[in-house]
Amino acid sequence: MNVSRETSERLATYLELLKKWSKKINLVSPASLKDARSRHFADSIQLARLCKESAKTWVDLGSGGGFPGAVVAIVLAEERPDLSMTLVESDQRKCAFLRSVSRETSVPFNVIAKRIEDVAPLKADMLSARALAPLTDLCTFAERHLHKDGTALFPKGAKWVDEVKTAQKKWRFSLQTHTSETSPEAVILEIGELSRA
Ligand SMILES: C[S@@+](CC[C@H](N)C(=O)[O-])C[C@H]1O[C@@H](n2cnc3c(N)ncnc32)[C@H](O)[C@@H]1O
Repeated sequence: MNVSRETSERLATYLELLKKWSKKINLVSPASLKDARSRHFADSIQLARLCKESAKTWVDLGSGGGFPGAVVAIVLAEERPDLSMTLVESDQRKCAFLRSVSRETSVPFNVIAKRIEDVAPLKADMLSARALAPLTDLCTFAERHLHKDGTALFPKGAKWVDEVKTAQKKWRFSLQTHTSETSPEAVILEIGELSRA
């Protein structure tokens, strides 16, 4: 995705903060920190492209070091100033980091420092979660926080077909798959019309 100079500078600020805070808290696996640009940032930017034009709210669950939610907020800040981003993360120190990213990049997003299950339903138009839980459990979270007409985006690895089959025993949903640009075996699952089977 081509990004403006301002967005590129904001992402660079984010990367510097990620490296600095990673000396004290575990935001991404230490091995992946040196490839953060090509892995965590690139992975997250792909999701920004899938944002629906009509969406006004996006909720990212289990954001950790901000992937994908904080990156999506930064990448869409200029072209989608109407989009409100909320990150839900139970680890207080990670939330302090996420708030510092928002402050230092001047990109507003909400950070809710609670467990997903304890947050009142957010009725999100877009919902995302990366490396958080199996698809069946993500559907439970989406049932709580996704608007009935909303769209969920879940990046998944090579075993995504098995995860979908397992989830379909309990859930009904529309499904579109997008091949990941960062790994040929990985996909982004685009899920809508979620209900219990
Ligand atoms: C493996 S990390 C993934 C972080 C990030 N999404 C990424 O892709 O790098 C999972 C994160 O979800 C958070 N988490 C796990 N269960 C949670 C829950 N029930 N409510 C809120 N956050 C949760 C953890 O604290 C952790 O930061």
